[in-house]
Amino acid sequence: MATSEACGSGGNDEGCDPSVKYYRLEEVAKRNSAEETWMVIHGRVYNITRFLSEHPGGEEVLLEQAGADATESFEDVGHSPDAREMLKQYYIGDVHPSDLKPKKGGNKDPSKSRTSKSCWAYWILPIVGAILVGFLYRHFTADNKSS
Ligand code: HEM
Repeated sequence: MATSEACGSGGNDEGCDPSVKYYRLEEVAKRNSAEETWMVIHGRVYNITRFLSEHPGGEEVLLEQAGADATESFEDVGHSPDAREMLKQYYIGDVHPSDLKPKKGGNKDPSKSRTSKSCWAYWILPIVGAILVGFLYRHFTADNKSS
């Protein structure tokens, strides 16, 4: 019965809105029949059970996407602004941020900065080395001149 979750329970409070219900993708996936049809579009969860028979594009296409993320199919059709407006009446909540995270590429940034750090190391080491060699060279040539 408990289908929605508090956002914080996923261990990630980032972008959480206490007034929004969050659903895990596994919960959405269970609603994949004509008796109960949920789908995700742009990270939002819609209960479209009562819309199935009203859909101008037919019931079949909706059932094919039932319980899944239908963002791509929805966009591929090029739905009108009216169709987008209709979505609001079936909105029941958002996908839990923990389920969205890998898609957003949240893990990419740290690895990016790690890569750029190692780039710096590649730059700095040869420069410091060259400066040291220069000093040593001057030191030895100065010694030779004085003796
Ligand atoms: C709950 C989400 C959806 C709503 C509210 C919705 C609404 C509509 C509406 C109002 C139309 C009439 C044309 C327009 O105004 O754009 C339409 C057509 C159509 N929809 Fe959806 N739709 C939804 C999801 C989907 C999905 C997931 C598919 C995936 C395949 C789909 C496929 C189609 C097709 C094939 C047409 C017919 C287009 C045509 O004949 O030109 N729809 N839909």
